[in-house]
Amino acid sequence: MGIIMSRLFEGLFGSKEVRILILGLDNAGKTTILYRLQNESDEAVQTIPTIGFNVETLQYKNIKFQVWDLGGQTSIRPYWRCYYPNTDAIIFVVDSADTERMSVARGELAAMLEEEDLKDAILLVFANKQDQKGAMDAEQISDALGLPEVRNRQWSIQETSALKGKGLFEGFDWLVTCIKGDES
Ligand SMILES: Nc1nc2c(ncn2[C@@H]2O[C@H](COP(=O)(O)OP(=O)(O)OP(=O)(O)O)[C@@H](O)[C@H]2O)c(=O)[nH]1
Ligand SMILES: [Mg+2]
Repeated sequence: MGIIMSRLFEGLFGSKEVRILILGLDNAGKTTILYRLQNESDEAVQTIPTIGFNVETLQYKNIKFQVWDLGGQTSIRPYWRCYYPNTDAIIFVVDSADTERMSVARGELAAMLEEEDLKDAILLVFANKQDQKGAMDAEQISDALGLPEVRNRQWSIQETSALKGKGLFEGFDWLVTCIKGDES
């Protein structure tokens, strides 16, 4: 295809790849979410704790997303920052039933939001594992993480169950709205 035609196609269908990082404590459900997004069938997703990262490209509503899922164990969290440059959006995943570690999650999120490389990144929180007994709802998690105090950044929170495939695309709809809004 000639360069003019390919530019035209890019203009019509969008060529920009949106870089997304999925972060959060270990066992929050990040890898399950990544593979649920990629494969919409009801097939169960089997995961093992991530050491390092998984990366996949997804196409949703004419936008190409490059989605990075990083391991969340304490010892590997210091490596998250290596992935921060050029990130458009962070999806911060919490296990909504892991009430004991909500303050740890809050600390990690706060540290991340201080990072210069992430100052323009939008923030989507997935309140995951809503299917579990005792799960906190979006409002409780929002307060526990201190989201109302987040300044100078677009953010949203979405209740999800990666196990049941619930809420994930609703979250992506919000991302798409923000990204399209930023372009115009
Ligand atoms: N009940 C329930 N379990 C879930 C849900 N999402 C993930 N899980 C389970 O939680 C466990 C951890 O999921 P992972 O996706 O591996 O977690 P992770 O955040 O990638 O963990 P690390 O790679 O160690 O950072 C697995 O047993 C998943 O099946 C959910 O929405 N509900
Ligand atoms: Mg993982």
